[in-house]
Amino acid sequence: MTNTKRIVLSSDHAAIDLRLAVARHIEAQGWDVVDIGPTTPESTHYPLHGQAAAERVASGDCRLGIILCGTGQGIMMAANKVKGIRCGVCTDTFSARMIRQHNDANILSLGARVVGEGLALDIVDAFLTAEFEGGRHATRVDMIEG
Ligand SMILES: O=C(CO)[C@H](O)[C@H](O)COP(=O)(O)O
Repeated sequence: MTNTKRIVLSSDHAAIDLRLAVARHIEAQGWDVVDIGPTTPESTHYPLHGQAAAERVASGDCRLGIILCGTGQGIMMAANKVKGIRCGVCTDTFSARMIRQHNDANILSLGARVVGEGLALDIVDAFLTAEFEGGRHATRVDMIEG
């Protein structure tokens, strides 16, 4: 069974500092963080990192994920190509809560060139404390999965 507090983090070069800040923030809350990098600031390719994180979630190794790039958009697109992944980019806390409650999102994507650290950590908290509501929303999520 997946450790319910095990979460994967990844980013491209544009979001390393914010990824490390997210890791510190959620480790302090007791999350078991699997940070798959990268660790050096050289330019890299966000699809590789989005896919790698998505596979950790899809396989059941991690229950949730947080991925980051400059806008959060490209790495989100890559993650959503992996079967079973529902990933949304959030720039506000309402959306972060709703993608858990209504969409059962299993990965949150953040844009380090879009949101500052304070807002990003609030978005992370909203995502991690919300629960999927099921019911009519489960019917719709099933339709996404096909
Ligand atoms: O946001 C991103 C993808 O959606 C990337 O972080 C961004 O495209 C990287 O740009 P650059 O190579 O100019 O640092």
